Amino acid sequence: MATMTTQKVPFVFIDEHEVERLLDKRDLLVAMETAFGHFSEGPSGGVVQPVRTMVPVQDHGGFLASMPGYSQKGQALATKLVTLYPNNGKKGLPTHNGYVFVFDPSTGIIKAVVDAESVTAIRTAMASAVASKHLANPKSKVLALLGAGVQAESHYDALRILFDFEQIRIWSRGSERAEKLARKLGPKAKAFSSVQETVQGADIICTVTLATSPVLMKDWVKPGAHINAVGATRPTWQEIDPELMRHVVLYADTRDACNKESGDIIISKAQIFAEIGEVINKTKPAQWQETTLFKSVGMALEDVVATNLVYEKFKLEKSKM
Ligand SMILES: NC(=O)C1=CN([C@@H]2O[C@H](COP(=O)(O)OP(=O)(O)OC[C@H]3O[C@@H](n4cnc5c(N)ncnc54)[C@H](O)[C@@H]3O)[C@@H](O)[C@H]2O)C=CC1
Ligand SMILES: O=C(O)C1=NCCCC1
Repeated sequence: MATMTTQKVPFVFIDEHEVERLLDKRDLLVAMETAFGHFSEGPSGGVVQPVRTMVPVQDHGGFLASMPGYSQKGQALATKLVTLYPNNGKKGLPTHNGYVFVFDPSTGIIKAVVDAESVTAIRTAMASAVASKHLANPKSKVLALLGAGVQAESHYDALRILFDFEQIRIWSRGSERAEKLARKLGPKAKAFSSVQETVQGADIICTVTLATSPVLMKDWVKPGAHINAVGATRPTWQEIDPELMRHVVLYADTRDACNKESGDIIISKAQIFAEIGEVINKTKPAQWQETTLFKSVGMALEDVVATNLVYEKFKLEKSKM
């Protein structure tokens, strides 16, 4: 065996509480906006992110996703392994589980293993916040959340950084969960029993469900509203009425992944107008006065950016000890 000249430093483990403490949401908003711009720049942006591999675990109704990504400009390299088991909800277990493995891009040596549940919750909502910043009316007052799970709460937390909401309306398939979340979010939040009532007149609508058929219908949406469509990340799953998909100005996190994975896009045959990164780069307009929809299926780059911030903050704190 060849002799090593230097000792390999052991990686650190960062759990969900540490992620929540270390990850500054405003820093993440800025870093993610920059990264989306780099992604949509093409090769000069220095982002390497293949469309993820999804392994179906058919007999248990689950999926294992492998999501590697590299940002040359951000000098950040990571890969997330995450499972999606929709039936876990009924067993009282989290529906998304996994870890992000963070590497030193200059040596390829692993630096950290970071809880993926918390990272996924925060970074997905922040991606929707970046989209809403560009595509929603800046004076948006009414937020509608369809779904009352992890992403519903993190979307409220992220969007409230940018918007001064007067009402937060929540619908969930079992009304108990919506009522519980409404109590947690405070006096401006209210649970509703029908989707139509929840979204009527809403300025920003987030679909954050595990639905596999449409829950949000075209005629219920106010003209000029902005929709963040976050669930339905498999080619046969839908959350959005196909007529609504064809009616909106459609933006995506990534064209390639959405055209491969989003049932809402594949089934409706709706055409993506722009990636959110193209709006940030000003190569495509933000048509925020129209009814807009941001389709996100999730990008490895979001995990790369978020875990890089977490690790840098962790290192800074350690250096001061
Ligand atoms: N685009 C992205 O980057 C990401 C998307 N997701 C997706 O976002 C969605 C929400 O995720 P979480 O909040 O973490 O899940 P969760 O399990 O915490 O909450 C799911 C919510 O959907 C509701 N629901 C379950 N089955 C339903 C059905 N058939 N119809 C209507 N509602 C139903 C549940 O009652 C609950 O309110 C999921 O589809 C998830 O896969 C999750 C992570 C990243
Ligand atoms: O981007 C992610 O992370 C996920 N997207 C779809 C569902 C599994 C997690």
